[in-house]
Parts: sequence; structure tokens; C-alpha cells
Amino acid sequence: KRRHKHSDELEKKIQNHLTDSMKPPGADGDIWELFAEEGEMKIYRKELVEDGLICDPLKAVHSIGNVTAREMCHYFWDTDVRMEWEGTIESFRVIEVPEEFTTIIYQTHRRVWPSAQRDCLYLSSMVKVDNPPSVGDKIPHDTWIVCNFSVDHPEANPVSGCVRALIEIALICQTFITPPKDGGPITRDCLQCDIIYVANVNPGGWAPASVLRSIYKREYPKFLRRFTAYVQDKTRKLDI
Ligand SMILES: CCCCCc1ccc(-c2ccc(S(=O)(=O)CCO)cc2)cc1CCc1ccccn1
Repeated sequence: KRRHKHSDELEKKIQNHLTDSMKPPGADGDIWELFAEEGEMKIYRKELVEDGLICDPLKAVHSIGNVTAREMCHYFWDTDVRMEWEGTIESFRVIEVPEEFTTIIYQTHRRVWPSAQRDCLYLSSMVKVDNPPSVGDKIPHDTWIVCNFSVDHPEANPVSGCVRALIEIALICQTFITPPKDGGPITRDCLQCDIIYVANVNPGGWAPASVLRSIYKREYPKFLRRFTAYVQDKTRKLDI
């Protein structure tokens, strides 16, 4: 059961995301504010201040065609392509690979004046979910999750001057297949991928509420637009 130091914590977090994060916003009686909407993409936030720090939880739901849940999670998890879609990190290093689809990453984010620069040290794991809860009456073909959460590590060797931000993030993707009416083969056009992205970021130290909230308001929609477009582009049939 315990494959590495963080196995138990990882399992618990994945279970929590599958029960809590997969509920549509508002189902849990919580009041989510819809703050960005573009087509199928809807981004919700809550205002949360902990110890005087802005820790606004974020939840985004999206649905895109022509890709599978595994492709979405692979490109989100795979550090080989991280800098191709991530716009806010200045540098990152894979510190340790505890097991095949689990890495421990140290990354620094671009500094946002007047706040101090932030860094993150987190475990990132990609897992296929066996018995997913089905949302509504659609039956998913498969469900994948990437779970990123802050951990400690002796070899982080942090950049001096950085304030350590703490993150709890998950990308949960489900593939839905609509076979062609004429009984023909299943192609990419039969695929739909439903996406849930939840992010809880504690900035780790003081930053003006107005600065933080404007960063989140700008960066999350940009990230979801850019990342989903990136995966659709990487998986598109090669133009012959
Ligand atoms: C003064 C700035 C304080 C916040 C700095 C901060 C901290 C953490 C994060 C962040 C955001 C997404 C992830 S991830 O989804 O796991 C992907 C891998 O990188 C991990 C970390 C970002 C940012 C910078 C602000 C910001 C907010 C949203 C989106 C992008 N940038």
C-alpha cells in the first residue's frame, strides 16, 4: 500500500477530490462566484482569508472535443512539456521521482511587483481512477486525475528571497465517447473530455489582496485557455 513517503497522503487527497471537487459548484451548499465564462469554460471562486492571507479557492469546469482524459492529464503532468504551456513559472526542477507517474518538483514563479517572488515545492502524481463517481447520467469511458500538493524535501535548495507558496491542485478529466451513428469506427471527433480544475493556493506570505485577486482573475482563465488549446493542438491529426 505504502509505495513511497507520501503514498497515504496522496491516496487521501485523491479520494477527497473525487468526492468533493467533482461535485458541481453550488451542490455542496457552498456559494461559488462565477467570475469568468468563455463558452464551455466556467471559472468560479470563493473569497477566503486565512491568517490575513488571500487563499481564495478556485474551481473551473470545462469541456473540450477531440481529446481523451488521459491525454489532458498526461500533458498537464509531464514536465518535459511544462514550459510549452505554463506562463507564470520562471524555472523548475524535478527533485525526485518516487515512482513512475509521481514527481517532486521545485519551481519559482515570475515575481509580481510589489510582492516578493514565490516558489512552490510539490508532489505531482497522475492516476487513472478505477471506479469514478458518474456526474449526472453520462457514463464516462475513463477518468484520470493529476494531483499536485505541497510537500517538504531536503534537496529543494530554494532560490533565496522566495516566499514559499502552498498549493493543493487537481485536474480531473473524464472521457466521453459518442460512437458514430452509422456504426463506423470511433474517431477523435467522437471524443469529449470534461475537465474539472481546482486550485487552492496559499501565497505563503503577505501580498496586497488587490494584487493577488487581479493576478488570479487574469491568470486562471489564461492558463485554462492556453493549456486546453495546447493539448488539442498536440493531439490534432498531423496535417498531411
Ligand atoms: C504574489 C503571487 C502569489 C501567488 C504565486 C503563485 C503560486 C502558485 C501558483 C500555481 C498555479 C498553478 C499550479 S499548477 O496548476 O499545479 C501547474 C504547475 O505549475 C501551481 C502553482 C501560481 C502563482 C502565480 C499566480 C498564478 C495564479 C494562477 C495561475 C497562474 N499563476
